[in-house]
Amino acid sequence: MPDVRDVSPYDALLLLSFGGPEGPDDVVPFLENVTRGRGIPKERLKEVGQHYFLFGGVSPINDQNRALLDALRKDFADHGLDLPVYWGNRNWAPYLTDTLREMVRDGRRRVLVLATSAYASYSGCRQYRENLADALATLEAEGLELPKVDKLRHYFNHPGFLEPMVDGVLQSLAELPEDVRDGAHLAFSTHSIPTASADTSGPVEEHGDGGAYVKQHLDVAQQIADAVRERTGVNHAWQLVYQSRSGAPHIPWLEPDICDHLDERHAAGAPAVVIAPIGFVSDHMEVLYDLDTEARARAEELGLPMRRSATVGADPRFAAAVRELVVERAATERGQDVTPCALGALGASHDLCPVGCCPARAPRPAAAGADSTYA
Ligand SMILES: CC1=C(CCC(=O)O)c2cc3nc(cc4[nH]c(cc5[nH]c(cc1n2)c(C)c5CCC(=O)O)c(CCC(=O)O)c4C)C(CCC(=O)O)=C3C
Ligand SMILES: [Fe+2]
Repeated sequence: MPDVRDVSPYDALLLLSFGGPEGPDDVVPFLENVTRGRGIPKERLKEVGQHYFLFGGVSPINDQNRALLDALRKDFADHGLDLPVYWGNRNWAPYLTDTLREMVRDGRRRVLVLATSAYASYSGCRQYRENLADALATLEAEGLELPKVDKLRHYFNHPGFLEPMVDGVLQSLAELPEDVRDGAHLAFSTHSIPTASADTSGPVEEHGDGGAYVKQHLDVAQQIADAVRERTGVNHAWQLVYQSRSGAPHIPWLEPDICDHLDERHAAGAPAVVIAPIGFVSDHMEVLYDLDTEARARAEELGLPMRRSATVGADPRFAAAVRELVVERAATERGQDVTPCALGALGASHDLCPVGCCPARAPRPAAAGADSTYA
């Protein structure tokens, strides 16, 4: 067991997130940032803009990240960890490049990155690494001395990520009317991605066969369903489903969609559904709109009792998990023997993304991986 306070060689943690608009004027420029060069139909963009406008142009993601920052700083202070925590985003202020520049100016030399995405995939992992490479390139061009940047491994199967979600599902079940509770179906929901991306997610050995993205989600769903059965004595039927599809209709994305799934479950006689958004670390717009607004409306239309369970957010158990991941990785970097903490069937994910992990359609430089152009 590594020293539980020693974070050397690291001198900073960077919370790296997606970013989101903070008011109506931010929505269109935010969407332009997100979709630059990604070939998303105009119709879809207009529609997604409406989702944001429905909530005053404010994404919940920034406040969620502020709460997570507070939780991390509190947990680190309570446990004697001397590690400053910074925050930067891919698509909105505070921008990653600005934060990284501030970190360099503060003298940070070894940066560990926590991305607010728990699973493998191009969108959830490599794209963040590409943005890190872009930020480093900008700082290099400004003549700054570059820090070494590492990224924490995928944490989907860490107990501090799973346990809050188990509690969330139990809570949602408890809120359902008693006569439909035991028959409730569990719909574990995550972001749909193109099947071509899903098939090449994770290390090359895992490509094909659905890839790491689907496998990791199935592992999480299974573990939550098992834990719920242990706690309630009821074996709830469950399925992994998808939401928030974008892209052109002729390109295959992971299915079934959550709303089609509600139709199908209703037709099959399910008396109630709990939707557990396991693909999201906190309440993103996808949770507020696609689940709490759209899927809820569908369930109401069907007369199907439905609850949406909580995301992990700033749960203190998640903050503690991040501390454990940091301490573990620091010990590994110091050359110590570490047994990484992970539950479920898949084991702990790799620390360093190997070459060919979650490839992009068009190859671009990516930091914090075996194929990184930065030391
Ligand atoms: C796997 C995945 C995650 C989870 C991992 C992670 O968290 O990173 C995620 C997160 C998020 N996605 C977000 C927002 C958007 N994603 C879009 C588009 C896309 N997402 C994709 C995938 C994912 N996305 C994909 C394959 C596309 C198609 C375009 C492309 O190939 O890149 C678009 C464009 C419009 C649309 O078509 O929806 C928007 C506005 C927000 C912010 C929400 C908020 O404001 O709270 C968050 C957290
Ligand atoms: Fe997205």
